[in-house]
Amino acid sequence: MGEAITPVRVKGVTIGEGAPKVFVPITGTTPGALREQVGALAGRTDLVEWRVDFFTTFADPGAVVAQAHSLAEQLDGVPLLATFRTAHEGGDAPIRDRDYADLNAALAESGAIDLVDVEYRRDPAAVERIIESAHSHSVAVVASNHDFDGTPERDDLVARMCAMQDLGADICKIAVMPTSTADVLTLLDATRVMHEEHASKPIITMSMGGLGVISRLAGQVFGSAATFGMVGTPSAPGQVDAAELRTVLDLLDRAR
Ligand SMILES: O=C1C[C@@](O)(C(=O)O)C[C@@H](O)[C@@H]1O
Repeated sequence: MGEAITPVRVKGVTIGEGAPKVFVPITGTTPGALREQVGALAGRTDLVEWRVDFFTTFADPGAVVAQAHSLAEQLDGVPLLATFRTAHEGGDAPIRDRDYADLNAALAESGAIDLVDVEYRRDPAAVERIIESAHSHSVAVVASNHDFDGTPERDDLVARMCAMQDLGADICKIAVMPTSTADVLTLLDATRVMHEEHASKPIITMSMGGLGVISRLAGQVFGSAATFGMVGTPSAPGQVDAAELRTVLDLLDRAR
């Protein structure tokens, strides 16, 4: 068996302990659209993920930090994860390593966010700088990796999560695309092996698309500590409605 998992506590929400937590992504391109999306959440999520790559003025760190503060104020205690998903890993916009580091460090230092997503395969200096800024400002690091084209072998998936953990991640997240039901099982088995044999930090895993929906519903059984659901607009293929997701998560949690 692996070590004990160190849960992540943000504003009263604990990831890595108890029932799995739900993140709902918001993808608005303007302050007005984001305000509307947050308004529609109405208690239907544990945490919110702001997908900064969709924000039209993401190139201006001042505008991004101001927007983060206004989201935090509107969210009124619901924890906020800031994610710039780069085009390289299936996101909406390309960004240079230097700008990626500057933007995420500014967010981590802003006092407005609780968690920051770091694509662990970006430039090592950028990754190190973001993790350092986050940890010196009590912001939890969600290291991530995405494969929108396929599902790597089980041991490769496990090795990626171990690498995230070694880099200092507080949470390790991996999202892959299945082309067969065997791929979905590969992702779930990697989740199991990581959770049972290697993890000292909570992990979040998902197999995307329609075939992978089962992993978003039942990931907890294999060791995934959280999942992503949608309110209105999905940020990745296969996300299901957050309220329906919650019903299934609770059902499975009660059965354990
Ligand atoms: O990493 C993830 C997971 C995700 O890709 C999903 O498949 O639900 C959605 C993204 O917004 C998030 O950053």
